[in-house]
Amino acid sequence: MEQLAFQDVFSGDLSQCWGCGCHNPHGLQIKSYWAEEGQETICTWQPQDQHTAAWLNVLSGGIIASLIDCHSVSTAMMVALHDAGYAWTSEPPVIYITASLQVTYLKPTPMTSPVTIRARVTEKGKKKMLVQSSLFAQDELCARGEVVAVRYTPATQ
Ligand SMILES: CCCCCCCC/C=C\CCCCCCCC(=O)SCCNC(=O)CCNC(=O)[C@H](O)C(C)(C)COP(=O)(O)OP(=O)(O)OC[C@H]1O[C@@H](n2cnc3c(N)ncnc32)[C@H](O)[C@@H]1OP(=O)(O)O
Repeated sequence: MEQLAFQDVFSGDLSQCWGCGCHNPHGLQIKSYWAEEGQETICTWQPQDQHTAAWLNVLSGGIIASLIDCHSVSTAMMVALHDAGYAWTSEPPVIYITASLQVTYLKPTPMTSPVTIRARVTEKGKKKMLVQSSLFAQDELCARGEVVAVRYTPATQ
């Protein structure tokens, strides 16, 4: 049986996110999984021609930022759910959003093979988490990310 990705269970608004919503047909539809339960996550994603940064075999920096953003915030949410002992459900009781996103582009990222992002939460506060990530292509480290994800309470709640 195929493994379920974090994003596969989100429904409603969460499933419409441009970077990771499984029901947004125009989006990147990334898929994140545990590499090590509760600790490290992994996302593998194949660029398409339209994601180019002008040079045909160089991935757009904006797309790289979106991949890191969505994989990192999904990681923060899943770590928070894991730590609190919540079941993994379609309407998670804990939502995190991006407060800040920093990307360091180390080398051009080729598009001919999948990119892989590994992330882990390196600092946990009451309302925020720091998520650090590394993006690899063809086994080379091409970018690093740092995301501050903050627990979000919709005004309607
Ligand atoms: C309204 C948006 C709704 C979107 C819902 C999306 C849900 C998706 C969820 C799941 C799907 C999977 C994943 C998706 C991935 C994609 C996610 C995105 O692209 S989200 C869109 C882009 N981000 C925004 O539009 C945020 C706009 N900013 C805000 O709403 C606020 O500024 C917010 C919530 C980030 C913080 O405001 P406060 O009032 O709730 O929080 P305070 O109490 O001020 O801070 C809490 C802690 O966070 C730190 N903090 C806040 N902002 C920080 C920053 N920029 N850098 C560092 N720390 C920050 C503070 O210092 C504080 O830390 P101390 O607890 O005291 O240690």
